[in-house]
Amino acid sequence: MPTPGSPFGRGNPSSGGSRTPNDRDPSRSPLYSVNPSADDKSSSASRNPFAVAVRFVGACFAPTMGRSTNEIFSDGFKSGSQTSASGSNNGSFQGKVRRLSASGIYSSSSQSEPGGMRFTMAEINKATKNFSPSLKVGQGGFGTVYKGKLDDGMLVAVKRAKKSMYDKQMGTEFQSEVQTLARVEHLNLVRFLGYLEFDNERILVVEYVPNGTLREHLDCLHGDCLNLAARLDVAIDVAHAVTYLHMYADHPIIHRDIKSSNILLTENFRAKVADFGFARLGATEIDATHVSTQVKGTAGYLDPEYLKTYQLTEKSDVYSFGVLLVELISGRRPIEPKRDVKERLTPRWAMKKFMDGDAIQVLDPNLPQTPAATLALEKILELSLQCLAPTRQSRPSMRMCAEILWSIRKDFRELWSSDELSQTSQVKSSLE
Ligand SMILES: Nc1ncnc2c1ncn2[C@@H]1O[C@H](COP(=O)(O)OP(=O)(O)OP(=O)(O)O)[C@@H](O)[C@H]1O
Repeated sequence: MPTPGSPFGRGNPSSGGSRTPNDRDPSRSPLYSVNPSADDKSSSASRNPFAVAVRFVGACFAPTMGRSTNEIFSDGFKSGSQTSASGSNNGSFQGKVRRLSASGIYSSSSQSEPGGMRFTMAEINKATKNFSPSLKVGQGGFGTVYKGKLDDGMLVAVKRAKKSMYDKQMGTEFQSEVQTLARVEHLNLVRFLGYLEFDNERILVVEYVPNGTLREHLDCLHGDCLNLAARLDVAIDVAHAVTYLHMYADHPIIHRDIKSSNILLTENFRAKVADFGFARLGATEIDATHVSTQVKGTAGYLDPEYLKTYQLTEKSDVYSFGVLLVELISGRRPIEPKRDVKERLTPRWAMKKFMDGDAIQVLDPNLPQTPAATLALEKILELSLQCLAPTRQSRPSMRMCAEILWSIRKDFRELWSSDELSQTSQVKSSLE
């Protein structure tokens, strides 16, 4: 049983952690939870006219590795059926995904699915107390985010598009987000609940994730900083979510904006990947290996090959994930303009240190330098190096990243336990 301050708890060992493996929310068990109907041609997503409109006849991103998807993603936990939001207090989401009619007005799923609901402007106004500033939880490129409470007590995040975005571009962005969100469902993705187009309002309703962004936690804005075990869990959660997107049944979905401020944490410090505003369908035409598109994403996380060629593949997400891994282990932002010129581009600096055999310099000063941490650090940097390869062919798949991270986490836990044992026996013998 981990002691307070174990790497399995939150916070530095010295400051006392609060989370243990046994704290895992049982609802997390199926780490790879696909809506059973999501891949079914007769599913709600398929009946969604927006989803149908963008459905392509195309090549599947077929798993190429030996193990089955369920096997790969069971992660040692019992696989199960539909899950609710891990660690969030949103109540149950089961069966509550809303459908859109061809006119963009909700048609309730309540006739066919128990628990299905219908959003109206009145409901949204009530849920957010008329968009009360006291319920504002954030502001992003899309607009303002409010915390809302539906009549049944479910907490939701209401994303209200800024008025300046009611142009054609905004329409495209909005439709893109809706189309993508409506189709995907995974424990480590922020769940889409519905949307509303009413007069000049464009509103998305998504699962409320209560514990802030990963970036805030790396900045220690919520109390203790995340310890290394929690960071490894986050990395694995993100890898699962993005693998799910890349292996999505009909076509790969490329997130395009993987970054620490798009990763939200639950009360149990598990990660949910948010913000599909930039997501685009991946390559879908037979023989297609990439899609050409406008450059989108966030500085510091952008794949240089995508910047050069405008060709987007899943490997652009892998690159961004490599940047995220460096951020997780160093605590630094991808770009740190105030630092010495050699340290401004964090991934470049970290890779140089790693190649020079000086990886320890990269470890976040908020993390204790234990043998277990040092080993995990080196392995994480090695994986980052692969993800950050200049050419996409040399980068691993996101699925491979998840597998490597499992093994890093396993080794970390084992070594940490033996560190703990030897420290305990040293303390004992010094007391004797
Ligand atoms: N589902 C959610 N649950 C709880 N808080 C959320 C949720 N979605 C967003 N937020 C909060 O609102 C903030 C803004 O989110 P939003 O997705 O609009 O923009 P962003 O990702 O921060 O920026 P950008 O749009 O430039 O990518 C987030 O940083 C987070 O604090």
